[in-house]
Order: sequence, then C-alpha cells, then structure tokens
Amino acid sequence: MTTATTEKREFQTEVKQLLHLMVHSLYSNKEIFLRELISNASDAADKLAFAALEDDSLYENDGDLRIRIDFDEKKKTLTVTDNGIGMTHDEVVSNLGTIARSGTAEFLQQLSGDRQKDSRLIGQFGVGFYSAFIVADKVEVRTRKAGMAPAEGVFWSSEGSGEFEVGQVEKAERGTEVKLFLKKEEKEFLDEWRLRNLVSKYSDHISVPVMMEVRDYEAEAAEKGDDEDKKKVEPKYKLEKINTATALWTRDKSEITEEEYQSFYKHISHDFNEALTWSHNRVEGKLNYTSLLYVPSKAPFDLWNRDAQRGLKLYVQRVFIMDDAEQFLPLYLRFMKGVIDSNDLSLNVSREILQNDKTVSSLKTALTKRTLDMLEKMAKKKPEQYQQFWDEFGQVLKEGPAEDFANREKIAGLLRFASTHTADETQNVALKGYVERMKEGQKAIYYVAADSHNAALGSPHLEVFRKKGIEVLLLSDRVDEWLMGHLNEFEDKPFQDIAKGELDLGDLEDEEEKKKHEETDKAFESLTAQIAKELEDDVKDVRTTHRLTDSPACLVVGEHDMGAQMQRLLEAAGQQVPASKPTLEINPEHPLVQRLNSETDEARSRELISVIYEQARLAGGDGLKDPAAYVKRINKLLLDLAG
Ligand SMILES: Nc1ncnc2c1ncn2[C@@H]1O[C@H](COP(=O)(O)OP(=O)(O)OP(=O)(O)O)[C@@H](O)[C@H]1O
Repeated sequence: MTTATTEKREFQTEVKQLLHLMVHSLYSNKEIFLRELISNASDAADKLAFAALEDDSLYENDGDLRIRIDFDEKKKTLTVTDNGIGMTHDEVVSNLGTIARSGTAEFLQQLSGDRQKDSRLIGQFGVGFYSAFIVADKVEVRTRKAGMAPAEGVFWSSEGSGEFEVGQVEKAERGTEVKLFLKKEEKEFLDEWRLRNLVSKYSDHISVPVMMEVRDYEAEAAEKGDDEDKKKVEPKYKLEKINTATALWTRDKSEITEEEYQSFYKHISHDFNEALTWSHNRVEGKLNYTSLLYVPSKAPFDLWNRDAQRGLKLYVQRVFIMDDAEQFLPLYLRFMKGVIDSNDLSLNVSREILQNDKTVSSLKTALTKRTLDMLEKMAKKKPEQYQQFWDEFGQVLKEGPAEDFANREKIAGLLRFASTHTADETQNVALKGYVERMKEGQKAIYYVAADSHNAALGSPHLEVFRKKGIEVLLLSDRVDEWLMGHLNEFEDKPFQDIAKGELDLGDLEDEEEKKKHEETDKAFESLTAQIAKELEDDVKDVRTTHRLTDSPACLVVGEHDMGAQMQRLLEAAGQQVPASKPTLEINPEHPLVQRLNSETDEARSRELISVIYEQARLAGGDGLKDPAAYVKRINKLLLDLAG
C-alpha cells in the first residue's frame, strides 16, 4: 500500500496531549466520532462546490456529491468516504498532524481532569477528525485533491499515539476516504441499524446525501418467492440514502423538530451543549435571505480572545461560501452561531468584498436586530433562561452600547446589574425594574463602581443612600465604567456615579435638612481650609459632606474626571492617565472629625488628618502610597489612646 516515499512524522505536542485527553475523557460520548467524520466530509463537499464555481473542471465529470459509509464485520473496519475537495500532501500533514487553531495551549491549560467538564470543553474546541481515535486503534486516510492526477493521492496512517505515516498512493476518485480499524470492544458500530440511527440522530440535516449499503429484504423475499422449500437465500444489499439530505434551514419551520434544530446547532458549532434558543427566518422583499441564529448555552473557552474565530456560516443561494463570516454581526454579539443564506450576494464574494458591501451592512443591521429581539423575548418569557444567558455572556453584551450606538436603548433594556436592592452578587436587576423602584423625587439612576462586588457593597459613598433607602447599582465588572461612559441615560433618567462630583440629592432632601447642612458647613469652614492646606499635594479640595453616616471621610472625583476604576484599569494596561486629584469630603457628624475640629495640638491634628485621608483612600480601593508610614501612624495613635 505505502510506497518508497512513505515517511514517519511526529504529531505536534499539542496533538499528542489532546489525543490522549480526548480518548480518555470523551469515551462516554464516543459515538460523536461519526458525526465529526461526516461533518468533515460534508464540509469537503461544500468546499468543492465552492471551488467549482470558478473552475467547473474540478468536478471531473462527476458533480454528484455524496458521502458513503461502509463497514466490514470481519475486518472490523468502518469507512467514511466522500468525493469532496480532498487534500494535498502538505494539507494532510498540516491538517492531520497539527492543531492550527490559536489558543490551543491556553485551552489545554483549562482542562481540569474532571471528565465531564473536560469533555464539554473539548467539544467546544472541536477536535473533529481526531475523535476517530476514541473508537479506533488505527486510522488510515486516502485522499486526492480535486483536479490533481490520480498518482498524486496521499496516504496517511496512525495508531494515535506519537506519530503518523504519510506517503503517496494512486487514487482514481477524488476526495477522501477515512478508514477506522475499530477497537475490539467497539463492534457495536459494525451494525446497519446502529449506524442508521447515528446518522439520523446527528447528520440528518446535512445537505449532502449519506449513502450506505443496507440489507435488501424485499429483494430477498422476492427471490424466495412462494417456494417454501427454498429456505435459504443469500443476503442481498442495496445502496440507500440514509439521511434526509436537505439543508435544514431551507426547510419549513413547522416541519423541523426541536431535536433537529439542536443537532444542527451541534453540527455547525461543534458544541456538546444544547443551544439556549434560536430564531429561524426566511425574509423576502428588499433583502432576500434565510437566517438561522442560535444563542449557545455556554461561553466558549476563547470568548475573550479578540482574534478567535467568530461569525456565521455564509451560504449564497444554498452554496456554501465560508465559515466564520464575521461581517454579519457586531463584535459584542460574537457568541452567536448560525447560518446566513443570502440570495442577494454574488457567488464569488470574498472576505474583502464583504467588508464594504452595502447588502452585507443591511444584513448586519437586520441580524443584529433579530438577535436583540430574540434576547428580549427570552428575557420576558423565560427569565431563568435569560439569567443563564446573562451569567455566560453578559459581560460581552456590555460592550454593546459603545459599539452600537443605534441600538443603545435596546441593549440597555437587556443589561442586568447587581444592586443594593438585593445586595446579591448575581447580576439580576434590570434597569426597568430599577426605574420602577425609584423614590419620589429621585431623578437619576445611581451607581457605584469598584474592583469587586464586596468593595462596591462596602463603599462609604453608599451610606446616605442606605439611610434614605435609595437603590444603587453595584458595578464591579471591568467593562462597567466603559459601559457607563456610553449609556448616559435610560428612559430619560441620567446615570449618576455616586463617587463623582458633589452629591446633589435634589428633591430627595428636604428644606430642613438643607438648612441644617448649611449651618454645619459653616462651623467646619476653618477645618476644611486647614485640611486642604495640609493635603494640597494629594487633593484638589476639601469640603464637608452629608453623604456619609458611618465613615469619617471619602474621596470624590470630579464630575467629568475619569472614574477611579477606569483609572486603575488604564494604569494596569500601562497607559498614561491624565492626572486629576480627587476631592476629600469629610463627615461633620463623625466623632473623629469632630475631635479633629476641636484638637489644639498641631502635631496631633496633622496625624489625624493623614489617617483620615489614608482611610478614605483605603475604603475607596485606591491603596496607600506609603503603607508602612500609615501603620506607624495608626500604632502611635493607638498607643497614645492606651495612655
Ligand atoms: N474528509 C475531508 N476532506 C477534506 N479535508 C478534510 C477532511 N477531513 C478533515 N479535513 C481537513 O482537516 C482539517 C482538520 O479537521 P478536523 O476535523 O480535525 O478539524 P476542523 O473540522 O477544522 O475543526 P472543527 O472540527 O472544529 O470544525 C479540516 O479543517 C479539513 O481541512
């Protein structure tokens, strides 16, 4: 079989690791290997049809694309054959010897050793071809690229351990044949009914026919005829199409079952988990297209890798054009999976053309709206499911208002936050709910941003809001301040960072309170001036505040300055942050501040001012410039107190 040119090669290290893991952790799900092989065969048929648009001769006078399954009980082999695009020698080596996807190493690190979890992760990774080794102890591939001479066939073989063999082989028909030598204990796959079942379970919706030789009982009965004596006839076989072989999205919605939708989702996404929901639409009019969009239930491991593949499978007039066409949905919807089949695009579109095509941008607008509508519907009708979606993808959706100005309001309606309403860390408060709970006279939607939920919940800025029973959103995701910078308002209510600018509770404060405040402010005028002078290098201004009940002081940034969370984020990213000093607000009701106001010893007074300022920094999550000095100061004060 092999020729003199045959050579042995090592698998890429990652492949070895993956093969090992896969065989062990996917075992409980072993039957998916057939889906993966048929899926590859179907992709190969799609790719040939696409290439033949330009060069018809690639069909080599056989435009009848099909997949064939054969099994041999005696030899214990199972073969999946296609007459698709095929592979060259170099393609075989790189496709079946390495993992081309970026982030592989990172992915492998995420594996936990917990089989169930790992098998889900591996599913997202899309191991495809290598899954053959779950059931086979040897795999042979014969392939020839469409358009090349029969002598240019390639032979590949491996036992799935460290290495594979690759060489030349004569192959008359174009396309690829994958032959599995099944492990002893996998005989179950050498059975017509088992295979039929698997094909209809996983590959029914594939547009290419899957053919198999099946027992022809009718012919056997016919031969037997009425002749009672002629007991034994030789088994007869016929080649039969064992899948539906019409592209799922072209079928009528009402005829497609939920299982079919789910299995199609798994085919296009390589996800083991079911989709949360989907939307299937045929549109005729100004635009003519069919779309089938899915919301996954689990985030992929590379959701945060900006270079990760994303996008929809693009078909034009039923002809497959490309995977991962990312031009049809904005980046903040990158988790969506699905198919777009357009009648308006030309069959020879390229990625470059897609980038600035008018039809594509109209399609993007339509599909974005469709996705947001689908999410809205889920939020309304199935809040628990929506919560599951939010927990997985909420952070990505929060990028929306900045990227998609036109849909800002719609996206705002889909956002969920943690808030003092429940104080729970789960982000489950909708802005609509917040607005409904707003107090009489409350004009703004209040929020506080910090590095963690607990820091937000413990923020001194919340004190007056607690006292007055006003709800505040607790933001602690990295994107939150960025998000708020682009939201501005919801249902005409502006957003207000409670750690920014002077607190103006407007109508929430009564006249009597206001008068009292003015009086205390006067009584502390000379103290604020003294502190301002003492801290002139660190703060812009010092004033009294009525936003605090339990804390002596807090730091406030200017109305138009960058929030503290954003500042820290940019600094961590190595960016120059424009220097803006905060304002120190002191609580005139606090005993420590009152004590300071009556302190006559100048040195003691200075110490106290430093401690109050440093504590305000700590409570705001800013950290200390000189922690050792702080500790010293505190200890000195403690000792003084202890006498
Ligand atoms: N039957 C086939 N005909 C032609 N090329 C194939 C065939 N099977 C596999 N390949 C090539 O080998 C590559 C690797 O296949 P594999 O199934 O491992 O991953 P994949 O299909 O690219 O990824 P995924 O499974 O995530 O879609 C494919 O991308 C394809 O280029």
